[in-house]
Amino acid sequence: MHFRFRLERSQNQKPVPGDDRGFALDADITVPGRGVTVIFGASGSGKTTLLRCVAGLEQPKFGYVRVLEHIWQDDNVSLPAHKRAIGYVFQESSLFPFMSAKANLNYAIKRADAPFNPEQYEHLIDVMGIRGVLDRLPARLSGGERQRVAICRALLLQPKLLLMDEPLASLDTARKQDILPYLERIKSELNIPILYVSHALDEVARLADHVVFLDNGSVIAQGDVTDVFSRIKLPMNLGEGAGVILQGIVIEHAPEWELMCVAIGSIKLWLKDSGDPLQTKVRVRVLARDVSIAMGCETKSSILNRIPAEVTDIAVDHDSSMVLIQLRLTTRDDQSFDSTYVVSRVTRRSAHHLDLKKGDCVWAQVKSVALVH
Ligand SMILES: Nc1ncnc2c1ncn2[C@@H]1O[C@H](COP(=O)(O)OP(=O)(O)OP(=O)(O)O)[C@@H](O)[C@H]1O
Repeated sequence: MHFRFRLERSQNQKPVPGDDRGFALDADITVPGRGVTVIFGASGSGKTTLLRCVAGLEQPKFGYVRVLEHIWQDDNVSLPAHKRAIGYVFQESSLFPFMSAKANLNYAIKRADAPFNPEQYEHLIDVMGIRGVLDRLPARLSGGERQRVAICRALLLQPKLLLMDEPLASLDTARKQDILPYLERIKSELNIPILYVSHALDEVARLADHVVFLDNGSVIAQGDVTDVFSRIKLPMNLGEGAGVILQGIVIEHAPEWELMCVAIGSIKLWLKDSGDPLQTKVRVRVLARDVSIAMGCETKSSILNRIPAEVTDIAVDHDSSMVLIQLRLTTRDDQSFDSTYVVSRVTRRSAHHLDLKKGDCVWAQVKSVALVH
């Protein structure tokens, strides 16, 4: 998929009186037409504006939209919003309040371009886990249920692309955790690309296959989630959230220690046992603050994961007392370099003390690995 937009908002269009900054969106984004692409950025960076451009709800000065093989906008054509095959899910569910959940779904079925597919309907209701609430009015649904019905409604339009604008923002932490597995099921069971706006790193870690970082209307990084989070010179301050997101498979359980081993390529990481069976695909997040560096591995240590690594890059953090160090992990067996990276965040003083330089061979000590999927 390819999106390119240039849009300018003058000062007098600002919705907030007294806010005298203009806003310009200048974005050129190419992402695969599958999986979840998370548009990540601070408040006001232009995430919603970008989605609205894709949906045809904004009139940019320049716009190009290609979704799979369909051109929705270029120099010659600009399909109106209702002709773009999208499903749109907003922060607050936009269900019709006077209609039951089921009637809301039926409304989408009538509006869909493609013929009604009863099997798909039943499947979607199961995927979203809403069979038991279909007769209720939206006011009698929980926030999470309302959003699940809204997502189901968007999917019943049989869109080519699903746009989700912070769909969990109005839910509390517990409800968010309830709904995330449903989003994962959409991802794994339905073959539909999703553009997902978020400013929450935990959602990115859990859902994103690709990420686009927006800052003040500009794209400052884009690409595969593992690749982008292993970069240490991002102009965006991720603070305590800096760290990598890795994908691996469960290869061993150590029940006596309640631990399991996850293989990421040829790298093995031990973490708390989640009970997932062998060969399950999992995602793990290794935060930079949980990775320290040692020059040798002679001394005994409480650290579970100590992996030989090469220093591949060093950058001063946004907090200038700290540095970020990119480490390429090597396998224990043959010491050959693997393409798995982690990031370590240590004080500038420690880096100076260890005299760290690019190319140094060190030990990455990973104190904690979190399972996110
Ligand atoms: N309807 C509008 N008219 C004029 N300016 C707008 C309008 N909506 C948003 N803006 C401005 O455009 C800029 C980008 O806003 P946008 O809503 O796209 O950001 P965002 O990244 O989605 O923010 P948030 O995370 O807070 O929702 C901001 O400066 C905002 O004030």
